[in-house]
Amino acid sequence: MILMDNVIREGHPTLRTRAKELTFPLSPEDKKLGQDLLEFLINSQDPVLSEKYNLRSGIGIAAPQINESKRMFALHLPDDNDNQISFVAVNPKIVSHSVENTYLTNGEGCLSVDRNVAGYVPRHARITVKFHTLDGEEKKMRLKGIPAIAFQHELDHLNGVMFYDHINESNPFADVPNSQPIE
Ligand SMILES: Cc1nc(NNC(=O)[C@H](CC2CCCC2)CN(O)CO)c(F)c(N2CCN3CCOC[C@@H]3C2)n1
Ligand code: NI
Repeated sequence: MILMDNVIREGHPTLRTRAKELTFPLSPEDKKLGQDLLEFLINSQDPVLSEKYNLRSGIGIAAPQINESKRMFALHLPDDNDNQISFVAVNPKIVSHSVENTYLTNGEGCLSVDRNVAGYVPRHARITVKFHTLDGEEKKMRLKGIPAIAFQHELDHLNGVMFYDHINESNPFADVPNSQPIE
């Protein structure tokens, strides 16, 4: 199982590296990698297991964060209608996005960042995404709200981008144009 000791922290070069596309069929190792990423999120959201294994709670985690520079991440969170979103995305892409932006009013954090970095992180409010499942099936879905933000945060990790790269340096809480904030 993935533990916090397996999570690399800012300063590690892999976090600033563009991760490589995967080819199908996935090797057994890469399939297990995806399953391990999703298992980490589920464990991290379990009060007993997160306490027992000292896990920071997560709704997303990307393979580069455990030093696997591959285009794969997992999301596990309730959506706006309290339906559970839970998947592993392989070779994910944003195929289109809204003009409107959004941001979390409390800012963002990251399992690979052991400090608070304050400020609004502008994100697309709604995105249409494509990815493959671990079994090689192509999926296309529309996301909004926190799931949309999380997808963009994880996709950034595959491109060597950290959330604070998006924060306005001169005024971290500057108004985000054309945006609906999320409390
Ligand atoms: C918003 C939030 N971020 C949590 N952590 N940070 C993360 O997931 C980082 C990724 C998120 C940062 C902003 C968007 C994506 C990890 N990142 O570094 C991966 O690249 C949470 F844990 C959390 N929730 C709310 C939902 N709750 C359901 C029940 O279980 C507890 C859980 C807690 N919400
Ligand atoms: Ni992160």
